[in-house]
Amino acid sequence: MNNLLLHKSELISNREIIISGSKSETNRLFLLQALYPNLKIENASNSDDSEVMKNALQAVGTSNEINVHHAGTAMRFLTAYFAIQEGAEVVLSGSSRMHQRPIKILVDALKQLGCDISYLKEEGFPPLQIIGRKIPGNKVLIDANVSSQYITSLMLIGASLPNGLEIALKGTVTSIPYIKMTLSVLQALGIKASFHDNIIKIPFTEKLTKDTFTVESDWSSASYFYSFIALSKIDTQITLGYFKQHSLQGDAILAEIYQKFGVQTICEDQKMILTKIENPSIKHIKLHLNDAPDIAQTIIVTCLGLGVTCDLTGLHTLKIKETDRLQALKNELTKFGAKVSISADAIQLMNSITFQNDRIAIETYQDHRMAMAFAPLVLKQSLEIKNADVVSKSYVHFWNDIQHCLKD
Ligand SMILES: O=C(O)C1=C[C@@H](OP(=O)(O)O)[C@@H](O)[C@H](O)C1
Ligand SMILES: C=C(OP(=O)(O)O)C(=O)O
Repeated sequence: MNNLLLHKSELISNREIIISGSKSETNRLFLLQALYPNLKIENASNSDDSEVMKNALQAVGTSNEINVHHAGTAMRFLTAYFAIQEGAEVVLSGSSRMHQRPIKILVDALKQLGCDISYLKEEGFPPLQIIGRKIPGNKVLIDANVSSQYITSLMLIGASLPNGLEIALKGTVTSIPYIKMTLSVLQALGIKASFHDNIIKIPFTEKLTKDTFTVESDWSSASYFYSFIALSKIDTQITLGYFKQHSLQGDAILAEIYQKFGVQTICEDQKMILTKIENPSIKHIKLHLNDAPDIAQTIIVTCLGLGVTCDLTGLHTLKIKETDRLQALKNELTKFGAKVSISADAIQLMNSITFQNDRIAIETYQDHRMAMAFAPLVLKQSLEIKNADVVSKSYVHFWNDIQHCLKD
């Protein structure tokens, strides 16, 4: 993997970037397409995680060893998918980090429904041995406070089960917008799914009534451009495509959050024009990000760049993502002289710093978002991004797009 040297630079105003489709929407749709082959998907994500998902679904019947590498959505969504494929015998594995990311809650839920899944190494973690079968159950109770991906996984198979599926959520529900995204995708295709009072109901659906879905571009990827604009001079502008008026992605909350950092968002013809209109008047910001965990890294780095202290809460899921993101953030922010405190579910940036002339090396911990979140600091200081091609997990052309926007 390459290390990338980035010299301190400035953003060129008025560039346009087309961001690839949302990986979250795409991976839901790939699975639904395997269950309903008439479904056509437009603007699918070209991310590694989506490629992994597509290849795994195409491998059915030809290979019974499937490795999803770092893709959490693929690991979780495919577990339910293979469990209901009669005759399938699959070993589902991933990277060494994937084998540390818990999956017991989903496996237990699928077992309640009658699925045959066993652990090949440590109990509660991948790799899994899955023997697909027809499942009799249609009601399941699941803990909802660890990962919404377990719930989405069940929702995605629900409509193809002979008696549909009723999912009761227990505990505080985490990452809710991702559950709502799944619900909206199902509904948009004509599946009459509902979600009220922590009960999700998905009726058996033989045929989709709508068979084309256009994926919106990825809002989590857009977050890095919000950060670049926030750290730029007044009047700097960038245009991002293709975005919808009513997004299914919870990370669309970025437009509101970055207004506080002086970034204006204007939507025109499926494009968003981001403009730095003022320097933020706030000196401190407190945000509860349980609904948008993937943008926490972007936001705290923006805060460091702007000299705004922050208190970000609702982040207990960050410890079980591509890396322990709270610890990784603390390690890297500290290199700039930041004082950072972390707890089980929160991170605090307690001081503002002065950027220096030397170059700082950023470790990325096999986490695409560590690499991308720190990139905007190149407007303040030269950086070396370690293992920079880690970004392809969600954003294959990230560095090309960034070079296109930076002065030489
Ligand atoms: O369903 C999805 O597409 C996702 C759900 C979230 O995970 P958790 O529910 O585990 O927080 C998010 O962090 C991840 O990047 C994508
Ligand atoms: C957490 C993420 O992905 P996943 O859980 O699907 O690996 C992410 O993309 O930030």
